[in-house]
Amino acid sequence: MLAVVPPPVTVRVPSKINLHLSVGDARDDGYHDLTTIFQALSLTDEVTVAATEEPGLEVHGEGAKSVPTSEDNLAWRAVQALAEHVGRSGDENKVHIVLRKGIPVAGGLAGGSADAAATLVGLSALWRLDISRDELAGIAATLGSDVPFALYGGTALGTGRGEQLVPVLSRHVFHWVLAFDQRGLSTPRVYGELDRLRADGDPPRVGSHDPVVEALASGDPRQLALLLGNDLQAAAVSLRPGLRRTLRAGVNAGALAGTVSGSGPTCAFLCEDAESALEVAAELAGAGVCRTVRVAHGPVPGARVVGGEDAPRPTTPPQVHA
Ligand SMILES: C[C@@](CO)(OP(=O)(O)O)[C@H](O)COP(=O)(O)OP(=O)(O)OC[C@H]1O[C@@H](n2ccc(N)nc2=O)[C@H](O)[C@@H]1O
Ligand SMILES: Nc1ncnc2c1ncn2[C@@H]1O[C@H](COP(=O)(O)OP(=O)(O)O)[C@@H](O)[C@H]1O
Repeated sequence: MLAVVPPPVTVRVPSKINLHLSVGDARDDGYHDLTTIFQALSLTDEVTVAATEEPGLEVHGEGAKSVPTSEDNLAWRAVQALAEHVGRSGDENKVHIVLRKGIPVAGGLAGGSADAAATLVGLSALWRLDISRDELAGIAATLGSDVPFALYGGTALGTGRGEQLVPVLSRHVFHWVLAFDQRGLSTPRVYGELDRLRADGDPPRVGSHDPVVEALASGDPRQLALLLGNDLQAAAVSLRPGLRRTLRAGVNAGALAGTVSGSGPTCAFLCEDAESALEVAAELAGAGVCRTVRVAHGPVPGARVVGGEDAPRPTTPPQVHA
C-alpha cells in the first residue's frame, strides 16, 4: 500500500518586545526570576515543516548566515522534544525544516524562541497530534524561557524565568519602530553584565508593572511611553555603548519613547500612530545609528498555521533600510 505523505505545513510566528522587564537576583540554577510584560509584534519568522526521507534545515532571510543548522538550532530541539513527548521515534520523525527569518538573530526579539514555538505548532499539524496549546507550552518551557510566549502571542505578564504567563488586556494597536544593530548580543552575557554592575554599584531598577498594565488597558500610547522600562538596559548599554546614541536618535526623530528590548541590542520606539511610525523610521534610517529600521505593530497572535482557519492576515511590515 502507498504511504500518504502529508502536505508541508507553514507557520507564521511573531517577535516579542519587553515593555517592562524587572530582573531579580541570580538564582542557584543560573537563571534570574523576572517580571516582564511581553508584547508580540508583526515582525515575523515563517517556519515550514515537511515529512521527508532526508532530514535537513534551511535558513533564509535576516541573519541567516549566523543561524546554526546543527542540532543547536532551537527548531531541531523542538522536533526532538515533541517527538519524545508523544513517543515517536526513528523514521517517523524525519522532517525537513525551512526557516524564513524576518527577526534579527540575537537581537532581544526572541527569534530563535519563535522558531522553536513555530516548529511545535507546525509538527502538531503535520503529525496530526491532538495536543493543546497549554500542553505545547509545557514542552516549550523546556526549550527556553521565551518560547511559551511565542505560542500565545498577544500581550502577557511573564513571571518565573519568563515562562509562566497570564494574558494582559491591551486596548487598540500600538505602533513601533525597531532599530536593528550591526551585531547581536548574547543573552547570558547581558545577564552576567547586570550581575557585575549590581555587584559594583546600583544600576537603575524598574518599579512595579501595575501602571504598565493600566496603560495597556487604556490604549493610550502617551501613557505607556512614560512607563517603558528594562533592568537589562544598563547592562546592554554597558556592553554596547553606541545604543545610547540610538535611543536618543529615536526620540529626536519623534518617537514618544524608546527602550532596549530584552537583552538587546534591538531598540524599540513607541510612536503616536502608524503615520508617525513611518516618519520616525525614515528619519532614524538616515541618522546612521543602526543597521536597519523596521516598523511593526502589536499585539498580534502567537504561532499560527498560515492558511489555516485561525491564520492571521499577512502582516508584512513596510521596510526602511538604513
Ligand atoms: C532577556 C529575555 C527577556 O525576554 O529575552 P531575549 O532578550 O533573550 O530575547 C529572556 O529573559 C531570555 O530568554 P531566553 O532567550 O529564552 O533565555 P534561555 O534560553 O531560557 O536562557 C539563556 C540564558 O539566559 C539567562 N537567563 C535567561 C532567562 C532568565 N529568566 N534568567 C537568566 O539568567 C541564563 O544565563 C540562561 O542560561
Ligand atoms: N532558529 C534560530 N534562529 C536564531 N538563532 C538561533 C536559532 N536556533 C538557535 N539559535 C541561537 O540562539 C542565539 C540567540 O538567538 P535569538 O533567539 O535570535 O536571540 P535573543 O535571545 O536575543 O532573542 C543565536 O545567537 C543562535 O546562535
